Amino acid sequence: MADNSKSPIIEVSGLHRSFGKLEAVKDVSFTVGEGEIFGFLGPNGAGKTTTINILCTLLLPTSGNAKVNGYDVIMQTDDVRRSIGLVFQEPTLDDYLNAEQNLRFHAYAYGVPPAERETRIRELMEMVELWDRRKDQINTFSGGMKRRLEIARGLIHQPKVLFLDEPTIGLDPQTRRNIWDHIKRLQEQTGLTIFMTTHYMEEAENCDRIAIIDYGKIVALGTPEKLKDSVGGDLVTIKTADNNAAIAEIRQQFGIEAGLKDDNVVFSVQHGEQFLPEFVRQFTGSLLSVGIRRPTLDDVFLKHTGREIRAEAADPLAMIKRQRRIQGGMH
Ligand SMILES: Nc1ncnc2c1ncn2[C@@H]1O[C@H](COP(=O)(O)OP(=O)(O)OP(=O)(O)O)[C@@H](O)[C@H]1O
Repeated sequence: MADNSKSPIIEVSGLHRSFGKLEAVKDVSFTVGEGEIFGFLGPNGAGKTTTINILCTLLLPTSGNAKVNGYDVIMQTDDVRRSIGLVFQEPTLDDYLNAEQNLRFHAYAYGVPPAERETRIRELMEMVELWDRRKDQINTFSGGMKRRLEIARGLIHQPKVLFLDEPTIGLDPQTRRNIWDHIKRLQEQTGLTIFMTTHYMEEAENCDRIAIIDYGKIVALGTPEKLKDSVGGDLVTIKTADNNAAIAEIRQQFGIEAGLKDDNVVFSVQHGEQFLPEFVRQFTGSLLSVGIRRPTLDDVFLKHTGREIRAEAADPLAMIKRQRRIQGGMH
């Protein structure tokens, strides 16, 4: 967890970035405390990669400013780069080198002192459980192993902040959980600050705090628990013979505004487990089914944007567009 007594390790204020007429990032401001896992959550095209690229000095903002580890991302790029590790969405390992050589190459590039180089390579490879595979060529590695090695590589120069752009994209659920175990352990053992982007709601739950971003703007920011609490209690879903009559009765009897979703009546209440038995006793209409659940981050996204993130995350057109941009390189 973040140590609030220290000044933030990432400070972003009024950040804008346009590509021609398109405003990819609009007036984004936030801070990240040292040791935090901070997540940027949003659908494809929301502006997550653009923000991360600005913070990593790979892209200039159109306006606004940002500091990482106290250094300005426009004026002090070398200092920022020395302070950060970066794991991109797409693998950037050298397929023809073995695992250990990939790390060693990076250590040379970052000027890691020779006396420390081999110890660090071993420690990091042990941490991501790849020491036994150190002599194997990368093209024999699974997607999850490559991602773990990239995380180790991003840490070889002992950065203060590790940036992970969609660290588990394209991996199966079990491998995703495994990557998360490593990220959590890393935070616990080293106190490293981690800034990550994701469009997976269930992954964002692992972050200490998240910013939900949509169309370039932060629409909500807080701990996953606080954000879910802000939805307004537990979500009750009922099916009745006459939904409109049910909505009217719920308003009159309980003072609750219910709505219709997929032919169900839905409403939120505090302490749903206490409310529900009382509701079933008093309700005069005919109930066909009753369900209750705690809000999820999907509900938070829905509340703030009026849309669901899942459908968009899986939008094939958005995926194709993103792929084209990656292939086209960065500007
Ligand atoms: N180099 C570029 N040139 C033109 N438009 C761009 C460029 N990079 C990003 N964009 C546009 O800016 C918007 C934000 O893109 P960005 O990659 O930051 O989103 P994202 O949230 O990271 O989504 P994804 O995970 O799909 O990359 C999108 O509409 C995208 O098409």
